[in-house]
Amino acid sequence: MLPGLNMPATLSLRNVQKSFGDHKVLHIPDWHIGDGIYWIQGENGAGKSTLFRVIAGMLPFHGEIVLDGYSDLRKAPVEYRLRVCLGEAEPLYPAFLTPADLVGFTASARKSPPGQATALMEKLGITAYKNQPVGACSSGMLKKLSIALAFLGSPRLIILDEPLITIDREARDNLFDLIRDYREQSVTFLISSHQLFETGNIALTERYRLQNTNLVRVGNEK
Ligand SMILES: Nc1ncnc2c1ncn2[C@@H]1O[C@H](COP(=O)(O)OP(=O)(O)OP(=O)(O)O)[C@@H](O)[C@H]1O
Repeated sequence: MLPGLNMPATLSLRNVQKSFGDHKVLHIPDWHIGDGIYWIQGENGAGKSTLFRVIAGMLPFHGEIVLDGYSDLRKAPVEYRLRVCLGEAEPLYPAFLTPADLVGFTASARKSPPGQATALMEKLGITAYKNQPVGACSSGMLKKLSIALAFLGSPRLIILDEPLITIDREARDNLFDLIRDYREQSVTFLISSHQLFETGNIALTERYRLQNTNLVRVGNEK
């Protein structure tokens, strides 16, 4: 339960630890958030991408991660992953596939509602190059594709790792529209950005800083 609230946390991390060899990147004893938009800050190498990949179920870790008080990443990984989507900071896809291939595959795996994939490609300006192999796409084109993939299905939590890097102003405005639309359906967002995004008229719930392997609420730093 979230302190003071009679409902389970949207996301709970208990004693989450992640190391690469001897290098401990994460040690988060207890972190619980309700639904909202959370900005995760931290200097280069602090561990933001590692944290996001761990929460998205893409990296092995020690500890417990639970969504909505019942969906446990370790105990029911497939069910959990249907609800948690990650848009990677530097997406890499097989060069011979097209955006249409990747969107189609992901939409099917995530049981997307009819029309959602087409609408997302249109909204983010992907339709014009949807049949071009990703090996021939620019970094901004790939970034928009990774964002579209993160919004497919019926996620409860969308994690966007540096979503503003390389995308143009129109795509940025459309991304902010999408975030606002999904927030109306109580989707929670974890977003990292080295740039300010208050300009996008996004109502942030809280900011956290990843420092010394743990998450600290901004304003509470030691
Ligand atoms: N696959 C890996 N193998 C070994 N070390 C790794 C691996 N991935 C990340 N690291 C290390 O973990 C630490 C955290 O990296 P991470 O990419 O999570 O940081 P970040 O906060 O996202 O950084 P940035 O703001 O520069 O993107 C770094 O010291 C990095 O070198």
